[in-house]
Amino acid sequence: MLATKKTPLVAASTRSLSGTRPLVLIVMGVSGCGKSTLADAIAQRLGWNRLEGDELHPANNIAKMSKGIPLTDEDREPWLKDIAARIRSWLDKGECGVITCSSLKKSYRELLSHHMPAVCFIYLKGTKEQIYPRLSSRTGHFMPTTMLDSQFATLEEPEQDENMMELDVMASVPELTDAVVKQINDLPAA
Ligand SMILES: Nc1ncnc2c1ncn2[C@@H]1O[C@H](COP(=O)(O)OP(=O)(O)OP(=O)(O)O)[C@@H](O)[C@H]1O
Ligand SMILES: O=C(O)[C@H](O)[C@@H](O)[C@H](O)[C@H](O)CO
Repeated sequence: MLATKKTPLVAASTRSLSGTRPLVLIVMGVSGCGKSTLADAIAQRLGWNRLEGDELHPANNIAKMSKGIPLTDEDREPWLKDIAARIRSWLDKGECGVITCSSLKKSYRELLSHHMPAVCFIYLKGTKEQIYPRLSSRTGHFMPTTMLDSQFATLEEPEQDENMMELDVMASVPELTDAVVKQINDLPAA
């Protein structure tokens, strides 16, 4: 019997997108879930702008995380506001883009998107057991593996009332990219 290919798309609430352009995708999830890898692939496939959220952290945040100290809401606030400003700047110019940002809490996602249908979260969903090996085998990154527990403790998974696509972290990068691009291309014209 032929094996059926399992779609990595677990859930989607794209109704509110209704083909809107410009569109900004925020690839979210805990450290090491594969945000940067997937965001690169989507941006390359669609020819969209690409922004790496980690590059916008204030130096203090990087120093804290490097020492294994989880960020607080206060630490994340200026960082999220900076990302939100960049999203608005793209949208104001009519440009589409892909951003990586852990976006762990619902309040963070509200700060980033202001409930705008033009901002959609791509959530890479996986368990600690699935993600830990990726973090431990990665080299040259500031984030220690000991931070994974606090990342999961902080995570509030996106819900159906949010503008989001939920993907299985265990799928391959091409499968994940295909799933996102298909969802976007299938949207009815604005
Ligand atoms: N779909 C995938 N399948 C297998 N390995 C993957 C997949 N996506 C990413 N990886 C690997 O997992 C590791 C973590 O990926 P990546 O750096 O993209 O995660 P991240 O969520 O951006 O991490 P951080 O938030 O800490 O920067 C990398 O070594 C990457 O090559
Ligand atoms: O909200 C947070 O705690 C941080 O954003 C982290 O998630 C890191 O930026 C990132 O994932 C680097 O590993």
